[in-house]
Amino acid sequence: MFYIIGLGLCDEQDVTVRGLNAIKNSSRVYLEAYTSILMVEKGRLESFYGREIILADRDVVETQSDEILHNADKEDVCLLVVGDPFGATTHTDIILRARALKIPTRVIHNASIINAVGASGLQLYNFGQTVSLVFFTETWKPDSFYDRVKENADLGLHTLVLLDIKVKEQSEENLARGRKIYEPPRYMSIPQAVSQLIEIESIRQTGTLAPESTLAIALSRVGGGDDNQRIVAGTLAELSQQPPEIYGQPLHSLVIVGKRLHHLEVEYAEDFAVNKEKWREVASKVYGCALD
Ligand SMILES: C[S@@+](CC[C@H](N)C(=O)[O-])C[C@H]1O[C@@H](n2cnc3c(N)ncnc32)[C@H](O)[C@@H]1O
Repeated sequence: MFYIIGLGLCDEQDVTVRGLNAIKNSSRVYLEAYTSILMVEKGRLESFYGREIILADRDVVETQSDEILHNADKEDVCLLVVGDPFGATTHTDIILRARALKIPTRVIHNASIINAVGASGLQLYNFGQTVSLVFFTETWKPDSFYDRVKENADLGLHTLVLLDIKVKEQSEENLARGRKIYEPPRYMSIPQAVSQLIEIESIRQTGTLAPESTLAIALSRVGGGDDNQRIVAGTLAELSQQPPEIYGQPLHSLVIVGKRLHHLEVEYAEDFAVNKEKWREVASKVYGCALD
């Protein structure tokens, strides 16, 4: 059997009982290590799961899946995915390849950033399309995602913005020379994400986002518990002005708040606001939310 198992969002203890049993019974355990990360080292997972873990980068999962699927029709093999296997990034390709090889498959689900974003107080029903924001370079600023931000905003819906992660990157020189030397991992920060969004708005001039009057919520290490998880709410301008330590270590996500905002959402998230008065003022005057 080929298992694909969601690990949840925080550390080794977030695995489900069903997932843990499948891991313990597997002869090989791969960890997909490029679309998301857990907040703990691989060694901690290995001692908790009682299995050696093989790190599987994008190349292995996407182009060399034969190695992962080898013998999976005769023994149990599993691929671990941080969050849920179908959360944001879908791992349907490898399942389709397993099916084509007549290997039985099973998915074991877990929490995903896609639903844990409810920790902000914003209601999942009021979210539109999720978008991913990639690091801009001097010459490459892909902005097609912004159409979806605008579509959501036009419908009054919130947008979950997932921030770029770069792991196992090679410099152009090392790539050209075929040297397997990798750059340190990079994780997009909240101020960087806000600045890229504002940059696109200033180029496109759609009126979708305004630094002083668009509300947003930054979420850091969701699922990490009270001492680790961090949620910060404010206008885009306020979020971009916070010092980096406010957000702390990765992973980070950002929600752009839509205009169809319920007063309970405002009241719940007020607790996370950089400036509570300003939060309520913008929610009431700009978003038209009826507050007490
Ligand atoms: C491509 S998604 C992978 C989603 C994963 N499979 C899941 O179901 O959660 C990775 C992005 O989700 C966001 N993310 C994932 N876990 C997070 C967490 N615990 N707290 C905040 N953001 C998170 C970050 O923006 C990160 O770059």
